[in-house]
Amino acid sequence: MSSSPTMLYGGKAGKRVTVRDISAAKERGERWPMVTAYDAMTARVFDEAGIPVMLVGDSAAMVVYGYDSTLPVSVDDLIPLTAAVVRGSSRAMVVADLPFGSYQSSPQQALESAARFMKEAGAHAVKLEGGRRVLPQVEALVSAGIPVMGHLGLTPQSVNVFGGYRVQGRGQSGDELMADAKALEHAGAFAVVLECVPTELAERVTSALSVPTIGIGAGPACDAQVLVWQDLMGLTPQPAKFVKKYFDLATEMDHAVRAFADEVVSGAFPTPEHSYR
Ligand SMILES: Nc1nc(=O)c2c([nH]1)NC[C@@H]1CN(c3ccc(C(=O)N[C@@H](CCC(=O)O)C(=O)O)cc3)CN21
Ligand SMILES: CC(C)C(=O)C(=O)O
Ligand SMILES: [Mg+2]
Repeated sequence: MSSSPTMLYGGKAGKRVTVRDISAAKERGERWPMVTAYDAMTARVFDEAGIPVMLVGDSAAMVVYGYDSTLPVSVDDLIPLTAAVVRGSSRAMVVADLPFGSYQSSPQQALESAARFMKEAGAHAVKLEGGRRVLPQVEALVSAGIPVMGHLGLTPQSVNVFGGYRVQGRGQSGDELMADAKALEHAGAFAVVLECVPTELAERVTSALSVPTIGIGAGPACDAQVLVWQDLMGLTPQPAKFVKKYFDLATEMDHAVRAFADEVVSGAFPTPEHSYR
């Protein structure tokens, strides 16, 4: 289906998407896309394409900073990226991912970190990982007027507990995930990311919640889908099974930079067309 001005995806420009627009989309049964963004120029492209929500993910640790997990990045690392995404967009809601160690110790710590993303970067909402174990944090943020996105299933900040990036919520643990999802909704979360969970569980959670589920490796029943932009564009060398590659950016960039390099070496670039007199 193509977008229309009433839809969350592709809706009217100039005015930022709000949490009310997102809950209205769930009531209409409308699916919508979310992508990550980490800089102003990519944010502008996605904003102009009508992407309603952009996530400045702590996946920046891996795709921007080159670490092999999300654990090393700090609030100080992510604030400049978040500010750039806000400056590069005019319609999308910009969600800041709270990094490992910036919210776990107390509701006070969560509020201090979230407030920095709102005040210093202009973020419109924050995301944090976990269910019942972070409920006091979710409640403190919601009480302070900060929209909170939850994240359940494969929560990458717990990779060392999981022993790798593995599907979560199979068998008995599916009931635990359902309880976490309901607890997040009850605490006031406006949406919940479900990462790497079985299709059937995501379907049950999506039906049980009145706030949208955002799937990544969680099957087709979710209200929304999110991908890391470098994954969907084909820049990531070994993407997960849940990634669909919509472009081959690595190959296209390889060809372009080799063409530039060859023309520099041969003297074919620059010509008078790209020179001054
Ligand atoms: N570029 C990128 N994309 C992501 O989606 C992403 C990040 N980075 N960094 C943070 C986390 C890590 N993520 C990952 C990373 C690997 C798998 C993965 O390889 N999963 C296995 C599933 C194994 C199983 O069956 O349990 C796979 O083969 O897809 C999943 C999620 C998702 N997030
Ligand atoms: C993949 C999404 C959900 C995320 O948390 C991130 O990019 O950090
Ligand atoms: Mg994340």
